[in-house]
Formats: sequence, structure tokens, C-alpha cells
Amino acid sequence: MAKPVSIEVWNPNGKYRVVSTKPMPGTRWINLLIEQDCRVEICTEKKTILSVEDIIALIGNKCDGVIGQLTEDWGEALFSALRRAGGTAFSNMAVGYNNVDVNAANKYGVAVGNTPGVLTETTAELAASLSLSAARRIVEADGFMRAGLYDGWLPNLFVGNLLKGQTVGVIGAGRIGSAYARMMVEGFKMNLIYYDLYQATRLEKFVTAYAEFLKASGEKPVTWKRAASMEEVLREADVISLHPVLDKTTYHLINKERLAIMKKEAILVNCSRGPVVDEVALVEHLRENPMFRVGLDVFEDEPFMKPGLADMKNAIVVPHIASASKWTREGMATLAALNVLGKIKGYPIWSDPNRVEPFLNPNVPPPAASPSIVNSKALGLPVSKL
Ligand SMILES: NC(=O)c1ccc[n+]([C@@H]2O[C@H](COP(=O)([O-])OP(=O)(O)OC[C@H]3O[C@@H](n4cnc5c(N)ncnc54)[C@H](O)[C@@H]3O)[C@@H](O)[C@H]2O)c1
Ligand SMILES: O=C(O)[C@H](O)CO
Repeated sequence: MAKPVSIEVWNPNGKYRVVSTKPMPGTRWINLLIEQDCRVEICTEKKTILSVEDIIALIGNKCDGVIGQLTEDWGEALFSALRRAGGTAFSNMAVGYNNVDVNAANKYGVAVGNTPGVLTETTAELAASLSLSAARRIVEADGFMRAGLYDGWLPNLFVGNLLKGQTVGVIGAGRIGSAYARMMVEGFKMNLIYYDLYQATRLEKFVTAYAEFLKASGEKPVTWKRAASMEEVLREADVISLHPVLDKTTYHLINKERLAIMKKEAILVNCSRGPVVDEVALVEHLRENPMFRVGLDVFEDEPFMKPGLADMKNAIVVPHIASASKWTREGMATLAALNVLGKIKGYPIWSDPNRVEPFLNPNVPPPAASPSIVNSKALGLPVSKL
């Protein structure tokens, strides 16, 4: 029997019981649930990552829906427990849902929500920050200053890479990959090469139009290319940023062999999921190629790093904070709550999960729909006409 977990309760007399496995930023998400007759229970347990047993204890005997986190293992055990408690709604407070076994959710008739769109620019901005920090060796230089080692300007001190005119490579040019590509192309006049299973038409149009603008202003135009293979991107790009989903096709997408074909002075950024990179191979590559640099927001065995990574001066490591802006995190909480609420109330599914702005305006009530349910087709849920 698992130990009872500590909770904070809002609107104790609400008809529907909704559990959040973590406190989340802002209060709009709580108010939206309360206004629609939900009793909201928030787990306040100090431990960062809840176990399956902890969450089963939280679900209890009666639970209509759960808002969970990407650190939790949502599979057979949790979906069956939720269904036994009468629940049919779950939402990750994340766009990525590789921690969720969607087949198990389908088996128990539980809708699975995620939070696309609201974190696109915030995540792309962190990827851009890591690209710049790695190119200009910001973290190393900061450490040098703080250690009292600076004794005057020198021609060779912390010389890094100029981005202008270099090639940025994007693997996975979906929402975030495309936003990052635009930042790097427009902000630093980089040429673009990308690889994705699908054509990124809007991105291509943007770069074409920007190239024409530069040409008309008498500047060298930027170029773009959709690569036929990922290897083409790895060989040609100076900065490579990874933005695919994590699934069987992208596990260890970057391995020893693929690292070996990258330029010796290339920069690799990962703000997708840790297992997209073989981290042991990466540490070895960083050790053997001191001019190769990485910026990592995610790790293969989070919260841990593979041995040796923390000692590498050519690696910048941050703790999975790519979506961590106040507006975005409050918006993610809102979308996750509305996913769960929508299913409980029998609302339809929003027709375009790439266009979630109507749910994010705090001054107007949100549409009566679930913003993004990834298994809506499998469950035969109706789509909103809005
Ligand atoms: N570090 C963070 O905090 C953070 C924040 C947000 C998202 N993410 C991660 O980023 C991922 C992408 O988010 P998004 O909103 O841009 O999703 P998205 O679905 O818009 O984009 C993913 C892209 O990956 C492409 N893709 C899939 N398999 C591929 C393969 N084998 N090779 C190349 N491309 C492939 C898809 O075609 C798609 O265009 C999420 O799934 C999540 O794991 C991380
Ligand atoms: O998938 C996601 O949304 C992130 O990893 C957290 O923002």
C-alpha cells in the first residue's frame, strides 16, 4: 500500500474531481476548472518525480481526470486505475508525450491531451540561446571571469564562431524547428538546410521571401535546402538543432557514426528529448574534438547526465527549461486543464491544435472545446466546428 500523498484542495464541493500531479504556474487553470464545477486537487508532495504508486494513490476511487507531467510513466497501470476510478481524461502538461502509452489510453477509453503551440517560440528561443552561447563560448567565459582569471584583453581570448553566413541545420522542422530556423535565418543571416519527413512549406516560403528582401536591399541573400537525408544536414551545417518528436525512428538519431560526419567545429543543440542523442557517444566525441560544442536542454537519463558530460568545457547544460517562460508555462497549464475539462464536459476537440490562441486570452472565456487531444480519432471524439 503506497503512502498517502499530500494535496491542496480547491472548491471541495465541486461535482467533478480533477487531480494535478504537480502545482502548476498561475491560477487561471484552477479558476477555469472551478467555474465548471470541478473540485481541484493538487499534489504538493516534495518529491520531484512521482512514482506510478504515488499517482495511483492520488487517483483514488473516484477521479474524473488527471493533469500529469512528462516525468511520469503513463501506461497500462495508470490508465487502468484512472478508468476504474471513473476517469476518461488525462493531459500531459507538455507538447511531447513520449511518456504516455497512447495504446493503453485507447484501451481504457481515456483521452490524452498535450499542449502544442504555446511553447513554440519559447522553446525555439532557448535553442537559439544555446546556439549563441555555444558559438561565443559564453558559459566558459563567464566561469573565467568569476574565477578571477581575467587580467586584460587578449587577441586570442575565447575566440568563437561567427554565425552570419554560416549554415544552420534543423532536424525536425515542425512547429519548434521551423520557429528556430526563422530566428537563426532572420536574426543572423544564416543559410538553412533542414531534414524532416514532411516538407516545411511555410518555412521555405519565409526564407525565400527573406532572401528576396536581402537581395533588394543590396545584401547577400540567404539560401535554403530541404535535405534528402539527415546525413546531408550533418555534413553541411555549422550549427545543428534537433527538434523531432521522440519515437522509435528518432531514438539515438545522433550516434557515434553520425557525430563522426559532422564538421569538427560544428555546434549541436538538443531541445527535443534526451534519447534522440546517444549521450555516451556524445561525451566521447566532445572529449576527442575540443572545438566541437554542444548546448543541451535534455538528457538521456534525466535528471542524470552520462558520466563525463559535466566535466566537458565544450558542453553547455541546462535542466530542461526550454519552455520555461511565465507566459508559456501558465498557458501550458491552461491548455492541459482545458483538455481535461473538455473531455469531462463532453465538448468537441478543437479543429486545429496549431492555433490555440483563443484558449490563451485571459480576458475572454475559452472556447467550449478541448484544445489538443492526440488520440481523438482513435476514440472517435467529435471535432469542433469553430
Ligand atoms: N526541451 C523542452 O522543454 C521541449 C519543449 C517543447 C517541445 N519539446 C520537444 O520537441 C518536440 C517537437 O515539438 P513540436 O511542437 O515542434 O512538434 P511538431 O510535431 O510540430 O514537430 C516535430 C517534427 O518532427 C518531425 N519528425 C518526426 N520524425 C522524424 C524523423 N525520424 N526525422 C526527422 N523529423 C522527424 C515531424 O515530421 C515534425 O515535423 C516535442 O515532441 C517535444 O519532445 C521539448
Ligand atoms: O514537451 C514539452 O512540452 C517539454 O519538454 C516541456 O515543455
